[in-house]
Amino acid sequence: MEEVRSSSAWVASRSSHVTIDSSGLEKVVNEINGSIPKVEWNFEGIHYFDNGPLTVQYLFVLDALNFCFWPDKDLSYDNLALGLKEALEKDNSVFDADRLQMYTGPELRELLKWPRPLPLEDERIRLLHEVGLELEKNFGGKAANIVESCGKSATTLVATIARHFPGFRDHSVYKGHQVFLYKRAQIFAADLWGAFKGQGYGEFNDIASITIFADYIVPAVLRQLGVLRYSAALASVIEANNEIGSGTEEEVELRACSIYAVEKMRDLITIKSGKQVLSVELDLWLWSFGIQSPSLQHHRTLSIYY
Ligand SMILES: Nc1nc2c(c(CN[C@H]3C=C[C@H](O)[C@@H]3O)cn2[C@@H]2O[C@H](COP(=O)(O)O)[C@@H](O)[C@H]2O)c(=O)[nH]1
Repeated sequence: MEEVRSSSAWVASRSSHVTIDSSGLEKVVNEINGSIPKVEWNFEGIHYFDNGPLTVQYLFVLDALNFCFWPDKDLSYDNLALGLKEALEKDNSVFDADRLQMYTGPELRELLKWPRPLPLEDERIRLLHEVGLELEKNFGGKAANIVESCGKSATTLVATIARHFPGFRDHSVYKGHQVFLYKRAQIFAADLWGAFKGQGYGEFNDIASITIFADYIVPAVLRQLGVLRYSAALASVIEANNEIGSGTEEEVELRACSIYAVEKMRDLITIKSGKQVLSVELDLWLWSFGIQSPSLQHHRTLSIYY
């Protein structure tokens, strides 16, 4: 994930709407004091798990749809994870590649027991079809075969997914430069690692290469912790709940500076404590903290990537 790291650093060194406060960052690192508060993957108890390939299929479908919940104030990631879990428990063929290619909006809603159209529902359906078709064409219908083809490398997994599934190509152009963020592809690798506890389908020799997953929760948490600072103009857009366009400088800075700030935190933790920590662990701690703070105001961008 060198390109995620280096392109985020490039943005952070030129950003104006979002800046990293190094003393705020150092303060957080001092408070952590070498040990990140431990958060269990699936601390919410909402994910399907059977220790086999069907779990991989479930996680891939989940992460294909893991974006943009905020336009419906009652909808959250939990509704998606739990809804897909219950659908799979009722019928273990719901995520077969041929069926993924057939879903309609109302059918997806019914699967999730969601009473009204989902945000970006047409895009969600298009992405489900894309996943089904490409799985069928190149991976024998099984997401587990993608993972098996990657030789226990999370980096290879992210690159393979980005190559085969256009919907996962989470990138932007900032001041003329291509910036790679790969939120959903990276979170899929992290979800496998978390669910399978680093074994079997979750064994990756390079899990340390994954960065955080630049969504709309982590930047807001980093700001609350005093690690990120926003310009007055950006702060007022977010406080007024106004939308920020996808691909704008503001949006790219929010995401890329979050990645870069957490990489800096990670380096500083190692320097101060001698301990190696993973961005995945930092992410889960920051994210779980964020979703448990209902007053946290986050930026609003209509996006299929996060
Ligand atoms: N950085 C980061 N972002 C994450 C997740 C997860 C879920 N990960 C699961 C894996 C293990 C745990 O047990 C979690 O259950 C979702 N999101 C993002 O949050 C937003 C949803 O917010 P809200 O609308 O409030 O539900 C949306 O952009 C979604 O894509 C994460 O882990 N890290």
